[in-house]
Amino acid sequence: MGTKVFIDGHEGTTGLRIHKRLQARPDIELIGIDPAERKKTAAVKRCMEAADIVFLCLPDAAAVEAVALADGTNVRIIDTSTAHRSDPAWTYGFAELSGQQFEAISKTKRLANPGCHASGVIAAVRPLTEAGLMGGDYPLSAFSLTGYSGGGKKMIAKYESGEKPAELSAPRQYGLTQNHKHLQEIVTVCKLQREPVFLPVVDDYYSGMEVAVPVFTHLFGEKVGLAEVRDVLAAHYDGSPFVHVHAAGEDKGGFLAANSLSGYDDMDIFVTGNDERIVVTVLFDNLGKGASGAAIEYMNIMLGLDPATGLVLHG
Ligand SMILES: NC(=O)C1=CN([C@@H]2O[C@H](COP(=O)(O)OP(=O)(O)OC[C@H]3O[C@@H](n4cnc5c(N)ncnc54)[C@H](OP(=O)(O)O)[C@@H]3O)[C@@H](O)[C@H]2O)C=CC1
Ligand SMILES: CC(=O)N[C@@H](CCC(=O)OP(=O)(O)O)C(=O)O
Repeated sequence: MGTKVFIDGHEGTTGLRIHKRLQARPDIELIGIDPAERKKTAAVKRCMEAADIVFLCLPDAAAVEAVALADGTNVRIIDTSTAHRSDPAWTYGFAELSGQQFEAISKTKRLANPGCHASGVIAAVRPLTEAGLMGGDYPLSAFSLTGYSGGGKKMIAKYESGEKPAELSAPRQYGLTQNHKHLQEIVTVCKLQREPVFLPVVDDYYSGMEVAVPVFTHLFGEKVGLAEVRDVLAAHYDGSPFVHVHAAGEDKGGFLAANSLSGYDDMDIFVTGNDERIVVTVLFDNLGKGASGAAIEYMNIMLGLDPATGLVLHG
């Protein structure tokens, strides 16, 4: 008998990708819900009670309500929303942080999946703070490009409508008040003393992210250059099936494209620049390692399986 999985919000962008990846797996039994009942408390509760694992692919408020329905059950919840990422009662995803994090994910019943932009910043920064190169007081900034599927069904509909206004054909900066919802998890997980300056940009392509973190090496605690920074990142992710740190010159003829991992569940890191000024660039899919792919990776870890089971990796 397979693991019983219920995807609450399976008709949304994140839920659909999880469904697509899981429906092909003989070890997983997907619990269906009548489309007319999918927002009805009693029906959702019944599905949760029948499940071993529940993915929440809902807006924040709906995710909080859904968690309350699981009270008194033994179900394990993976929440893709922002609602529980800073809740100490929940385990934060991103298994690649450390062996300890992997272990915590394997045991938890309440897992908060990382935010898509946050996944890129954390992948670039956390190994540098952990190695003592970047102090907690480092004046961090990050630039993050995302495809429009990052905004869910409503944003997809706007970008794909025949009457698209002209500005949707250009990159659009947002988060203009410096209050983006991913800042808190970035500060906590990267062990920073203050929030970074964060520049998210949504552009006219379906999916894929390019998170670029500028680094001044003269602000580091010790004298290091480009090669050492790359070595720290490469050592941190050594052996990971999901995070690949590229060697010098492995970019595409001097370009890095934000949609290059669209459709894949893993992540590429490039370290470019010179010994004084470096950019750590992280490429992945907002629906892959930024959401649905990561959520399935953590389910696999919970089930004691190879973390890459059923996922699509390019590297
Ligand atoms: N898109 C992305 O790249 C990423 C998304 N996320 C997170 O994933 C979650 C889902 O986002 P996304 O898939 O993009 O959003 P979508 O808007 O595409 O999908 C959300 C789905 O939830 C459904 N829904 C809303 N309220 C309820 C409810 N009370 N009960 C049951 N279903 C409900 C919606 O129904 P209806 O179809 O009727 O609108 C919709 O199908 C969000 O919390 C988001 O922050 C995280 C990382 C990346
Ligand atoms: C283009 C766009 O709007 N993207 C969303 C990020 C996707 C998302 O819903 O964020 P979580 O990863 O926190 O769930 C945003 O920046 O708010």
